[in-house]
Amino acid sequence: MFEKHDLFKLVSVSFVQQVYDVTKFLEDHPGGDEVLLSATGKDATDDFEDVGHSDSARDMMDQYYVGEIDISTIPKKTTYKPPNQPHYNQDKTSEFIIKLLQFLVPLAILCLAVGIHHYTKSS
Ligand code: HEM
Repeated sequence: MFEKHDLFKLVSVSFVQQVYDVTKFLEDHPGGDEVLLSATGKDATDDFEDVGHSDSARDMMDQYYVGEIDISTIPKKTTYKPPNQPHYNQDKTSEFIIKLLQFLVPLAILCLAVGIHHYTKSS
């Protein structure tokens, strides 16, 4: 039988890695939740080994074991693509006409008022 330590080496050759769901362990992890969160979604073998976890820590891992994953199937980099948004009011013509009317209508009213005033005054 391989020890867990050896298993990590073996799996890195075959591109198969063990997956651990540490969600329920976040609050109880003696090293804190931040280190765990920073190690999620990726190969955390080096992070785990660098700390020099004790044998009891390695035994605890079994509780959080989920299964195996072939890391060659995981895309190297995921880029965020925003969902296709419908392009509202692509035709700018109506927008332009509204702006023109907003300017012309008050001008026409003003001209009309001045005209009426002028006409009534002179007559
Ligand atoms: C299921 C996975 C993990 C388990 C069960 C676990 C368990 C433990 C335990 C029991 C300790 C107390 C010290 C010991 O007994 O060795 C510990 C400490 C620690 N762990 Fe983890 N750990 C896990 C994953 C990780 C990962 C992935 C990291 C790094 C990203 C990490 C970083 C640390 C750190 C920094 C400490 C504190 C060491 C110290 O203060 O001496 N652990 N962990």
